[in-house]
Amino acid sequence: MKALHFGAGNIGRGFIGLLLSRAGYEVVFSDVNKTLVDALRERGEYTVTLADDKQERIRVAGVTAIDGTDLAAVASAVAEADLVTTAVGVNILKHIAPGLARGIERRIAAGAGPLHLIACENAIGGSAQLKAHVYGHLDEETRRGADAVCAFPNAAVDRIVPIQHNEDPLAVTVEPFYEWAVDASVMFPDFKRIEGVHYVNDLTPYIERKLFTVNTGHASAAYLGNLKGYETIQQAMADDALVGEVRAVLDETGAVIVRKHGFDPEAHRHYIDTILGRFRNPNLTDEIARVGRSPIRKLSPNDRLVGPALLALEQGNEPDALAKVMAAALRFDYPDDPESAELQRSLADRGAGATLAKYTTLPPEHPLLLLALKQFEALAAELQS
Ligand SMILES: NC(=O)C1=CN([C@@H]2O[C@H](COP(=O)(O)OP(=O)(O)OC[C@H]3O[C@@H](n4cnc5c(N)ncnc54)[C@H](O)[C@@H]3O)[C@@H](O)[C@H]2O)C=CC1
Ligand SMILES: O=P(O)(O)OC[C@H]1O[C@](O)(CO)[C@@H](O)[C@@H]1O
Repeated sequence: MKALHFGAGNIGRGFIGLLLSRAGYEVVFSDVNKTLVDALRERGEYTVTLADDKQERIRVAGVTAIDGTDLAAVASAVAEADLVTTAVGVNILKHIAPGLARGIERRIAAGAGPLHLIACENAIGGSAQLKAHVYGHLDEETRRGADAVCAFPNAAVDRIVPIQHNEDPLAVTVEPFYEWAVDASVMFPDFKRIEGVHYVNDLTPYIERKLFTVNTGHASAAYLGNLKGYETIQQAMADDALVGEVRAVLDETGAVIVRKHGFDPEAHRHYIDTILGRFRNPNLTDEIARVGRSPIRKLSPNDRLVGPALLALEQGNEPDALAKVMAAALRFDYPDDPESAELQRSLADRGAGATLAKYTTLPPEHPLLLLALKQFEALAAELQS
C-alpha cells in the first residue's frame, strides 16, 4: 500500500508520515524543499523523537520523496497512490491542486480504485477546500468521474511540532500527545483503517473543540506573550498573569463549544487543563514566531479567534478576552512573516478599525470589531504609559 503525502515538514514527518508508516504504508512525500526531498530519497528513513523525559526515538523507514514542483512526477504518484494526505498549510492547497487533478484524470482513464484525499491542516473543512481547488482544474465530465472514485474526508489533526533546529534535516522532535480525527461519513465502504486515527461520523464537534481550544489557546499565548516581549511559548506560560488571560479566552470558547455541541462542562475543563499543560512542555522550545505565524489567516472569519467570538455573540455573550487577543494579533510584528508585514502596513496606512474590518471581512460597525477596537485602544494606552 502506497500513501502519497504532500508536505515533508514538521507535521508531515513528525505525525502523519509516522502513523502511515506504522500502519504499513510505503510513504512517498511530495515537497518543494530540495534538501528534504534529496535526504528522504537518499536515506529512505528518518527519526522521530518524543519530547518527554524518556526522549524515545522512533525510526520511520520505507519512505521516499518526489519533487513537488515536477507536475508529471506528482501526477504519476497520485495515479499510483492508495491514499493521499496533505500537511502543507491551508493556503498552499491551491498550489498542489494541479498535480492532483492530472493524477485523478489518469486514475479515471485507467479505471483505478477509490481514493481518499485527506487534508491534515489547521482549518475547518480543509479537505473540502482541497476538493474545490482540485475540481477547479477538472472539466465537467472528469468531475463526475471523480465523484465516483475520490472522497475528500475532512480531518482534525493535533500534535505540537515546533520548528526544528537539528543538524539532521529529517530529524524531528514532537510532543508525545496526538489526535487525528477523520470524517468517516463520506468515506468509501470497507476502507482500510489507520491505527491511531479516530473515525467519526460528525467531525464538526471535534474540529471546533480542537481549533477553538488548542489553536485559540496557543495563538492567545503567542499574541499576548509577544506583547510582553517573550520569545517562546514556554516563557509566556511561566507568566501566571498571562496564563490567567489565556484561561479567560478558553472559558469563552469553552462556553461556546459546550453549549453548541453538548460536551460535558467538567470534561471540557479537564481538556483545557491538559492543553495548558501541553503548551508548557519543558522538553520543547516553541517559538512565538511560529505559533503566531500568518496572523491574517488567524484573523479570518472561520478561524480560531473570530470564529468562536462570533458564536459567543450569537449565544448572547460578549467575548472580551477573545477581542483582546484579536487586538494583540494586530501587534504581532515579525517582518519575516509575509502576513505580519502586510498587517503592519495596513495598520500604518488605514488604522486598526479598517484593518480589522478588511481581514475579518466583518462590517466596521460589527459589535465584535467595536469590542476589538476598544481593546486595541486600551492596549495602545497601556503601552504608552
Ligand atoms: N506544526 C504543528 O504543530 C502543527 C501543524 N499543523 C498544520 O499542518 C500544516 C503543516 O504545518 P507544519 O508541518 O508545521 O509546517 P512546515 O512548514 O513544517 O511544513 C510544510 C511543508 O510543506 C512544504 N510545501 C510547501 N509548498 C508545497 C507544495 N506546493 N508541494 C509540496 N509541499 C509543499 C514545505 O516545503 C514544508 O516542508 C499546517 O496546515 C499547520 O497548520 C497542524 C497541527 C500541528
Ligand atoms: O499551524 P498554524 O495554524 O499556523 O498554527 C500553529 C498551531 O499548530 C499547533 O502547533 C498544533 O495544532 C498549535 O499548537 C498551534 O496553534
